[in-house]
Amino acid sequence: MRPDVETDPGSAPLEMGDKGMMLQVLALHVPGLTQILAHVIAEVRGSVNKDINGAELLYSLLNAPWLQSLLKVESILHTLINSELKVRVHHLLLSLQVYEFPKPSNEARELYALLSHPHLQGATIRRDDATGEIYIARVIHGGLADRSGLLHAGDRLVEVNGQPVFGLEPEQIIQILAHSHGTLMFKVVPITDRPVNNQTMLYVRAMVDYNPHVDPSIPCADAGMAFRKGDILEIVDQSDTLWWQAVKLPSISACAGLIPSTSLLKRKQKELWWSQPYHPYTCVKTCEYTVYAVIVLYVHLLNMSGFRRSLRLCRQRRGQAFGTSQFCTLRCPTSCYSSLANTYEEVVQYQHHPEHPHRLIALLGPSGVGVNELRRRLIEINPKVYQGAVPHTTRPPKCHEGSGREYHFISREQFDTMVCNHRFIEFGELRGHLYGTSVDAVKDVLASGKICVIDIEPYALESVRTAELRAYVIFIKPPSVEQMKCTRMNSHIITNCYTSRPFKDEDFQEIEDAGRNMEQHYCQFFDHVIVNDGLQAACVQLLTAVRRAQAEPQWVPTAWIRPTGQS
Ligand SMILES: Nc1ncnc2c1ncn2[C@@H]1O[C@H](COP(=O)(O)OP(=O)(O)OP(=O)(O)O)[C@@H](O)[C@H]1O
Repeated sequence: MRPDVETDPGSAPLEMGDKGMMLQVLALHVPGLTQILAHVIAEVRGSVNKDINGAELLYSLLNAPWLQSLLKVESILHTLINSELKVRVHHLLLSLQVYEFPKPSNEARELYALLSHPHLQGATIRRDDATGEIYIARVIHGGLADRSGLLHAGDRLVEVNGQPVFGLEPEQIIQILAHSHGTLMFKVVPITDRPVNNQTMLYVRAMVDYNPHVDPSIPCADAGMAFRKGDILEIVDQSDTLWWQAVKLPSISACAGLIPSTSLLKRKQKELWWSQPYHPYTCVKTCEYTVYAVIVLYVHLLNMSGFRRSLRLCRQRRGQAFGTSQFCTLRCPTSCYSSLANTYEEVVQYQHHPEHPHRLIALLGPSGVGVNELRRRLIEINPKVYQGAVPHTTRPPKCHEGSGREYHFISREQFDTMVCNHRFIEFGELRGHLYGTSVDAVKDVLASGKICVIDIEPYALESVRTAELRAYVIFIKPPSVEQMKCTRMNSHIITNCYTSRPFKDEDFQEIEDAGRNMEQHYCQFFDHVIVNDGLQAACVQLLTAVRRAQAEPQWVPTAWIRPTGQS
């Protein structure tokens, strides 16, 4: 909080030019000095006029630029000292918050105290309130303390530089450390039963964002590690049920950071959920027949050259439905909703075996960004290697269409049965006919030894990220609106009325917004991102990514390789 006398020097009236500024700055620290100095200067100015000996010199001294500069420096220093104090008060408050939540079982308090100290980097201490003893709470994996091998969680700290620490507050121990120079001497009583670390390495993909600096429950924010959705984390220590230690991969630091454990993160999610205002929604596990009506499928016009028709949702309906629970109803009970509620997804490095079917390539992007254009071009490059999946439909075949070529033509009853058996990755209704891309159609392509390339809507992610299809998900990201205006000058957008027209500015804005939305909600599922700026360059990137997906090791869910129940 600022003192009452403080004024904003920048907004102060400068009737006296720079001298006015000088007086305002001084007023920050000493009330009334402004008036005194103004009075002195006025007096001196009067003396100058009266030609009193030395007055001119004094006047010029008081107005000298170096004096004003010094005053400014002093003012800045004063502000810095203030902010330093604020930081300390803030740290103290943070420390106090630690005592509130989560409440440690043994009423002990933990404070991250030693990380910043070069001699003991990477350890935290806690005070047992019942006994007043100070213990090493945890040793941060890969930190200096850990590498020294001298300190272990549970060791009792007796003295620091000959000063007994028994009964001291953690803050007081910080002060001892802060004021120590040179060699630091710790007297420690080692823990008798040192826990054996027999934990296996665990790798996870973060399904949520986490920022320790806005989490009041973390024992120490500075020891925490921030992560974003999709980051791969190596969990190096799970000995604490609430706070794990992890390293973000690829690792730039050997030192681990604290992250909430799965159970703690789930608890936080639940608390957050309960704190949200109630929104009645329709994500109930209704029979999937009832959801046909919510989707209108959009059959592409881009398959004139014999490519498989892709099923994209109608542009207008998609805008409304995206990110809402309507999508969730589609794939219940294995809807995207369950994945979104996850905290961490256990992953392993997977290298595609040449004798196994290829990984499915699933392209995802906002409508109009160019998902189908890229898919079409990729297949065109080498139709012997890349192929789409043949969709199913209940509409009657046209005279030039053959079953299993353009579509699998099936009855409505057959279609319904497939829906009930979860055989569709995506399905919907257009003008009274049902259309869908089935898992089997994808598997047929994969079984033929080709790489299957499909485009999907976000709700279908759950259906393709399976041990069966092992989808490699590529997000086709829109460039900026300005870039799209340049690159799409001669392109046409296909509307839901089977017509195409030149792009309008609002189309670009819509694509950009939808892309941002999609990325925000689903980026944790993206294996690769391609910005579709120049078509040629995007195509090359797609080709490279698709090859890399098959040829290089990738992080995939452990469940794909080691189904639940196996270890
Ligand atoms: N990088 C690009 N530069 C210029 N034109 C592009 C580019 N990418 C796509 N286009 C054009 O934009 C139009 C829309 O592309 P496309 O049909 O592939 O979109 P989409 O993402 O599949 O969306 P929808 O399914 O709604 O059609 C097409 O005319 C396509 O040729």
